[in-house]
Amino acid sequence: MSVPSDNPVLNAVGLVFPADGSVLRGAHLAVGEREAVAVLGDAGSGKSVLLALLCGMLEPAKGSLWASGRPLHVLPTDQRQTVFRRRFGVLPQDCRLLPELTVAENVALPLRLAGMRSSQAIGRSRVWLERFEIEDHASSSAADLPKPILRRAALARALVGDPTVLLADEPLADLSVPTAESTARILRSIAASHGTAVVVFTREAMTAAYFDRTIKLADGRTDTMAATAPPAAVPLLASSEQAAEFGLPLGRTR
Ligand SMILES: Nc1ncnc2c1ncn2[C@@H]1O[C@H](COP(=O)(O)OP(=O)(O)OP(=O)(O)O)[C@@H](O)[C@H]1O
Repeated sequence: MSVPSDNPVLNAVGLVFPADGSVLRGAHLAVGEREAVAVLGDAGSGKSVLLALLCGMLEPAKGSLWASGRPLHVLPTDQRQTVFRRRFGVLPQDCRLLPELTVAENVALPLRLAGMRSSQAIGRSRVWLERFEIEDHASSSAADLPKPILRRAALARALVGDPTVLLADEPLADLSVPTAESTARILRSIAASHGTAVVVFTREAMTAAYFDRTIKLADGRTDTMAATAPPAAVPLLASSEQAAEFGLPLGRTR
């Protein structure tokens, strides 16, 4: 069982899926504000299923799910889906973008769907593209993007709505070592600066090692490994424009 956070932003207790427990037979996960954790499991261990249960794409046969102390499992489906839509950002493994839109338009899409006007949504989208160091691709067509750009654009899209929880399936796959390191640093800084709980799902121990704590998934259950060394000081927002955009101070470190 994962080490429970004192005040978990996301708390999953005893998740079973499907009813016979053949994929998950008791998954627990508690992630606190400002934490960036990794769920580490072999191929086929159930990471994508766990991610789907945590963001409401699948329903558990048993278990409960809490967000900031609020029991989501007792809410009617429509209310629960509203919470997921407003408070959760998801990076799916396939990272698909809409090929008929530009990269910036794709990243802005969650804001447009929430009713924000185009210029403001694109402005916010560009801030996130800068954050992930792919602003040069803002006006490119999203069709046929190289995988490393696609993955970071999909991360920007998952974060543009300022979610309380980010669930990211293999966010560092296909990235070179320096880009993986900088992307991991950005994800940790987002946890620290925005209070977003970051949960990364990976089969790579090297990827898990970038984050604060590793939760091992095997045999349908979760278990916590020794906490990884705390990451070095993480610079937060790169510019005063970015800080102003989010109403945050500059230069704080974890
Ligand atoms: N909706 C579903 N209903 C029932 N079983 C499922 C469902 N989705 C996936 N599975 C099964 O759950 C098991 C775990 O799959 P999952 O994709 O979660 O593994 P994973 O750990 O994400 O693997 P990988 O690292 O290869 O992505 C597989 O046997 C898969 O067939």
